[in-house]
Amino acid sequence: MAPQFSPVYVSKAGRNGELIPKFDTAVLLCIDYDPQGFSVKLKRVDLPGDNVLVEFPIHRFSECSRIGKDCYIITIDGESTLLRFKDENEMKKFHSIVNEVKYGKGTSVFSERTDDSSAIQYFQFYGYLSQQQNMLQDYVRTSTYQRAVLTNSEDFRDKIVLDVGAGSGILSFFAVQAGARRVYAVEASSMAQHAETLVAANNVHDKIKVIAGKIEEIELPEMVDVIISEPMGYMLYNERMLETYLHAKKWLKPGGIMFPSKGDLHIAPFMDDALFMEQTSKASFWVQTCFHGVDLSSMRDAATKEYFRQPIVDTFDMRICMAKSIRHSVDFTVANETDLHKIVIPLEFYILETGTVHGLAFWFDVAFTGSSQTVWLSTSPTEALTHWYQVRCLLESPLFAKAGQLLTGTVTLQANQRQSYDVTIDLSIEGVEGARSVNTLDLKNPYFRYTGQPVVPPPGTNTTSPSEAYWSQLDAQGARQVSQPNIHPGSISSTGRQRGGFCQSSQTVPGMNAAGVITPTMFGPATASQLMIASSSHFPVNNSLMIGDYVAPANNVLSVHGYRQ
Ligand SMILES: C[S@@+](CC[C@H](N)C(=O)[O-])C[C@H]1O[C@@H](n2cnc3c(N)ncnc32)[C@H](O)[C@@H]1O
Repeated sequence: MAPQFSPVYVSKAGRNGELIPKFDTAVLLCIDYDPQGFSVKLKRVDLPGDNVLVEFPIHRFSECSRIGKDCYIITIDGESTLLRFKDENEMKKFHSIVNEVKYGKGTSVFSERTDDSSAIQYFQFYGYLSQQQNMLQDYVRTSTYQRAVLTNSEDFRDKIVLDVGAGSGILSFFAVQAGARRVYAVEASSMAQHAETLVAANNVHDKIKVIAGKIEEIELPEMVDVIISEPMGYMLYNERMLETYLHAKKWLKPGGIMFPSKGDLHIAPFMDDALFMEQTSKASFWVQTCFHGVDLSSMRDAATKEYFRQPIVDTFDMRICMAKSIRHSVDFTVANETDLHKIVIPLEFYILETGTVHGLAFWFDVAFTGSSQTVWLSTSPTEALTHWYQVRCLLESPLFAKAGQLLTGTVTLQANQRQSYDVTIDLSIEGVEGARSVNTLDLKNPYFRYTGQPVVPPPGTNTTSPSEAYWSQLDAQGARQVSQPNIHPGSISSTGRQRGGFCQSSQTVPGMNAAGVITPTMFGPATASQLMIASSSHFPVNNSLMIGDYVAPANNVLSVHGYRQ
């Protein structure tokens, strides 16, 4: 039976691309299949029978494309027709019929939600042994998975297991070590072939069946007792693989187990002047009015926006957090993949320390709830570092907050077709008029800032003299004979710099408006090079520990792109 659609609005494109309504009302869209594809018939809604207003064919080489949320454009002999559907679902239904004709394949939940170019790049990335190695070598990650499986071996013994996105097949091997009867290792990238080789070389081909393909498109011969996967991206949600993990539940027997079983995203406001200055200083390149004779200054705002759209991936000292983190949990046993299309997280932080809120810090934990034990894998800044690091989203205009105030707002994660999210942070200081700051960031394009250097505690955390503590420690070790305490009242620090500190005053501080909103332009006339020096003194650069795929030097700091580093 041909699919049914609600009436559609039809326009044709004029010579300059302007849209001209073709009919004065919405019309019926009917589909008639033919050997080459199908034909679209547009009919009047109010007349019965075969009153066809327009008819055009769609075949393999038709020029057509979806536009926005609910439109579709078809160009035949240079004339373009735009169909506006009732909603996104109806447009997608039409799109999948067209795709079937054009590409000879049915569409899947995965292809519906993913741009082809994104999927190609994504599976190419995971097709490299070096990228699988990078994950395997994350000792905290791999060992925690193995421990979670082996300490709950009764959940695996004689069971049928599905490994979602098996990669090298490592989790399938763990399931077999725990006594699984059979494991279906599903992998969409070319890594499936290597997994097959590893399975054969380890003599477990009677237990592990590698299936090449996407979870959303493959068939399994039976239902499974356990689903295991490692679908977490930066900030938990990047890559949108959690949706694939939840989609796989269509193969799970009632009462079956999900490993991991739940995920907690932690969010906390943070203060980090050095990071803020560093991002601001990068954009300061564009203030130049005579760069090789060209005035660049009209680009300054656009450049600032671009830098502040990048989430920062690195690690930090937990003491930069100005309030206890808020936890947003997803129970993988009950959540539906569509729950992750738009995630709105309400925020309410009780500020513990007066200072500047430069943005929100994110990290996540997942729990493996087994019959014997619950095992946690944590990416918290207080725990051993993993290849997920932590993620920070900056505000372009920071907020000044005092201890005891409430910082409220939301984080909205809006899924996009690039297997990632647009992240909007919207923060306000309760009770302070105008103290609101909003920023939208592109999680697909993070700035990888980790250098391998030890984490520096935030300034102002020493409550005793570190210099004295250092010498006392040496004294205690007997390394030095002391007759006089080394105190020289009135001396200045050897760097000659004044110590920064928190502004405890209730009055407005320089660089901040009355509402407590701080803007980059309020930093006064510091030049790009001054800002660069300021930031680089806090942030060691060009560290040789940084490795990754696409490496591009940016403003004296290495920047790396990728799904996982
Ligand atoms: C983070 S890696 C984990 C690999 C392996 N499970 C491990 O723990 O080392 C995720 C893997 O899932 C695969 N993948 C992602 N989406 C998939 C999908 N929709 N269907 C099948 N495999 C997928 C990727 O190609 C990648 O190899």
